[in-house]
Amino acid sequence: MKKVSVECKNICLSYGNNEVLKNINIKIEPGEFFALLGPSGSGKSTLLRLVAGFNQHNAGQLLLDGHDITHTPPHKRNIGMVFQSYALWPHLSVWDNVAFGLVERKLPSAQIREKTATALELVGLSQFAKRRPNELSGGQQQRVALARTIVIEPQVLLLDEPLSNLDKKLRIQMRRELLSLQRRLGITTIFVTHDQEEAMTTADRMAVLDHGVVQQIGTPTTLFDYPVNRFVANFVGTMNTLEGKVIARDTNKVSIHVDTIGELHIPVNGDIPEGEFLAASFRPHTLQIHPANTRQDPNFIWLPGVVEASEFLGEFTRYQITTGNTLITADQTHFSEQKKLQIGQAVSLALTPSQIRLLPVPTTITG
Ligand SMILES: Nc1ncnc2c1ncn2[C@@H]1O[C@H](COP(=O)(O)OP(=O)(O)OP(=O)(O)O)[C@@H](O)[C@H]1O
Repeated sequence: MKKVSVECKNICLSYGNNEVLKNINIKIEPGEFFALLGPSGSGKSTLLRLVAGFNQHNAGQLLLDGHDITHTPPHKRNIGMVFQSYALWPHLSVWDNVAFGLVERKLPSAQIREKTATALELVGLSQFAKRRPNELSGGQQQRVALARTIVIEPQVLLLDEPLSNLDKKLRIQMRRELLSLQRRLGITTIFVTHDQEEAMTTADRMAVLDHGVVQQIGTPTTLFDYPVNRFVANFVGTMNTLEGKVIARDTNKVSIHVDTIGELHIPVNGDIPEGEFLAASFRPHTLQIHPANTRQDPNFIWLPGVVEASEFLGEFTRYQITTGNTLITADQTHFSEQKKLQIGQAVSLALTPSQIRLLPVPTTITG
């Protein structure tokens, strides 16, 4: 099976006055596992359904393998979609559910038998062929839905929150199975989810959407380590921010004045004008928490803090710490009981300058 690309070029879609997709530009490479990530209502499902042909865009082009399929009806697109609800036929056996698409396409019965058996084997359900969907667990039903889609050998697989009906443990198991199946088939896959962990653990690359606008496209590590704005930063994890004004800059560093804290000197590559307001941003795991009287290593940026709250999360403890007039989050692993920080305790926070990102301070949009 030839691996194909899927490309959205300047795609816009509105429902009445509601602009749901705004100038979407995404190129999904052949064989890629691509996630569309975003909060509820951001337009993920609308975009997926548009690729399937169930929604029509008002402007732009949709290309499959370089060919414009904007006007190709869904059944001629050779694209398979797995829905959140699975949409299995309750009165048909697992075998008949999976064979359904092949029967509809009037394939010779020997081929139907062979392809159905192969698809069931791929998802590990051969021994359940005679059962009805209501005699299966949620995870097994999900596998039937997958088998039913891949049996028709689509060039593109679309998955709309396929794991959201499963409990957490099963969801983790199923996402591993899904990824391994996708790798074996090498099929270009677009996966919609609002769960950042699901997207980060499965996707080769992903796009983060907000209000119908693509905020950033990249690998999970790029989005985590180099988010372009606070929305992306907070959607793929937790980000601390200290807002300040650029008061000086030289070739490879800027000085930012943060109210109630003072000056921070941060390494940068790009061009940042003096006078600009920026948010010095850093992830909770990049901070080190030390006793208040620690000798300060000049390779770090030091901030004084007071512990406000702590949460024990098993693998680490998450502290809320006030520095200046800002509450920040710091994670500490492997803390023994004696070393556990007390509420109200004064601490020194060590920040690694290279792990600080400078992000735009959002402007208030009116009207
Ligand atoms: N058929 C429709 N008619 C009118 N508005 C619609 C229709 N379908 C979706 N919308 C609107 O389009 C926007 C995007 O919806 P969409 O279902 O694509 O979001 P989503 O990111 O998939 O959200 P969720 O995670 O909740 O499924 C929402 O504001 C929704 O109300």
